[in-house]
Amino acid sequence: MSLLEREKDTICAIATPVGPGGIGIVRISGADASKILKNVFKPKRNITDFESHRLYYGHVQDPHSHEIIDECMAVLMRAPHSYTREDVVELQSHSGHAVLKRILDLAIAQGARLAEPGEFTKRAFINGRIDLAQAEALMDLINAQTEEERRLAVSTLMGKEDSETERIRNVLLELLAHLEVAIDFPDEDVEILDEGHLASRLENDVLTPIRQLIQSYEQGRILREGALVVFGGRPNVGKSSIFNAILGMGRVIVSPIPGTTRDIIEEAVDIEGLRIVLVDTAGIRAKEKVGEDTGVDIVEAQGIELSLSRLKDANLVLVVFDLSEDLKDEDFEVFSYLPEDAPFLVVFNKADLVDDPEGRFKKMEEVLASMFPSYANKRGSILVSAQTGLGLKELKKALFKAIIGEEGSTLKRHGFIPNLRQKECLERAFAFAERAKEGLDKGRPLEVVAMDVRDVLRAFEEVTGRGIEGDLLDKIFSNFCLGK
Ligand SMILES: Nc1nc2c(c(=O)[nH]1)N(C=O)[C@@H](CNc1ccc(C(=O)N[C@@H](CCC(=O)O)C(=O)O)cc1)CN2
Ligand SMILES: Nc1nc2c(ncn2[C@@H]2O[C@H](COP(=O)(O)OP(=O)(O)OP(=O)(O)O)[C@@H](O)[C@H]2O)c(=O)[nH]1
Ligand SMILES: [Mg+2]
Repeated sequence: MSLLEREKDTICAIATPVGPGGIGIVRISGADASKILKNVFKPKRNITDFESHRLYYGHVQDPHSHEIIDECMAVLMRAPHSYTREDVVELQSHSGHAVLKRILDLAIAQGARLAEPGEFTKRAFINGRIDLAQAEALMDLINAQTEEERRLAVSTLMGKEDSETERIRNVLLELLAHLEVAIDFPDEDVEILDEGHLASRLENDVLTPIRQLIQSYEQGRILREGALVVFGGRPNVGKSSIFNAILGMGRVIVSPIPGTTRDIIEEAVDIEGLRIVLVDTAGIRAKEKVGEDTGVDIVEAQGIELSLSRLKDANLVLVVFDLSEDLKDEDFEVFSYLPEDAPFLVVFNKADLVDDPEGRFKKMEEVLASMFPSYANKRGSILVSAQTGLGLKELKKALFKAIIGEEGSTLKRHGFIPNLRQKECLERAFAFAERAKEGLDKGRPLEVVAMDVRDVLRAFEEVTGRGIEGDLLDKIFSNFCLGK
């Protein structure tokens, strides 16, 4: 069967998650949807036809055996006012698997076929209700676990009309029009922008906003996938205790023996709506001390190696110090393993053991600032006690700030934040735009510049899926869940 024919099939799927629940929905989309509804659903009240967008009470019944499958609510949404822009039927039954499976089988017996993952949404795209970036945002929305992830996805989903991408695309079309007029009517007295103007529009209205979108990718990635926050510090300062305190449970073993944590332990937490993966590590001790003769065993040495490799991936390193003891060389060992500009946050723990914690805290900060010039202009450190819970709230706030930045959520500045696929399209568009601008600056023939601008447009349109090929579409939509 050809691809096009498959696109005309009426499709069906269970749209709700598997497992017992209150209500389950079988969704049907396509030209046969209303016929299937009439054949398998018997409304309680006598009606001549189903009105669009109206919920009916009745029973799902096998048209051949007349067996009643379940008590049900049903709705028909006529094209084009539906999710897919085709006729859509939803049968809402009790949500046992056996019930939903029987209803699905009835729809298939009536000529529908099982939808592929993401196929309803693919139709919404093909029929022009949403663009590709929105379809991808939908997938993110389904997978969103925290408030920030949800907000990021929903803002892309909703912002079709006045979106940043649409604005850039319009500029490109306008520039292209100017170029073509200049090429086709070189001698006529039509008002066109000169090369200098075209170049500055390319710089200000294409290159700059595309550059910003590419830069926002990294923050978007943190919002989507979560930030990796790795504990660092010498043994016994209370890394595992703070890890447990943030999680709100006794997840890892804590003991007064230095070198308690041997393995890497990761747990995800939701902090202020941001997904954060916390990584507890083995305390870092000077390498030369790790050897049989110092009693630091091979297991611990391996733990330290693992910790070091995780530290390099961190979006943020939480460096823990013990406020109740004087700073020692081992406290600073971790810094020698961090990349030059690695973001870190300093935490002074065990405040409960000290008489004047605030005073001592200030003094320790002074010491740090004098040792590390780069520390002096850091946002500051945090005073906590894993034991009493002092400063934990502030620590969580500081974590969020250190990862997302002072301005708060990225969403306040951008409506649209690219995912990896979109970022790669943007990078290609950017390279072509740079070439077009260079062409204008160097006075290359306008035909050549116009070709470059057309390349920009083509790369750029792949972000929203305007000029995208079939197999890539299949790949993108197959990441969806069944019934979506
Ligand atoms: N029962 C149910 N709930 C659901 C969905 C669904 O498909 N079914 N959705 C599925 O994701 C989401 C809502 N999204 C939707 C988006 C557009 C349309 C739709 O019919 N749009 C028409 C206009 C409808 C009208 O005019 O009344 C359109 O844009 O043409 C429906 C659902 C979440 N809740
Ligand atoms: N009084 C007090 N004791 C603490 C505090 N935090 C941790 N401790 C104690 O300090 C000791 C070491 O704590 P851990 O959390 O195991 O320290 P760690 O940094 O994970 O140590 P390693 O895994 O060996 O690197 C334990 O006896 C804890 O009970 C605190 O805030 N106050
Ligand atoms: Mg530990």
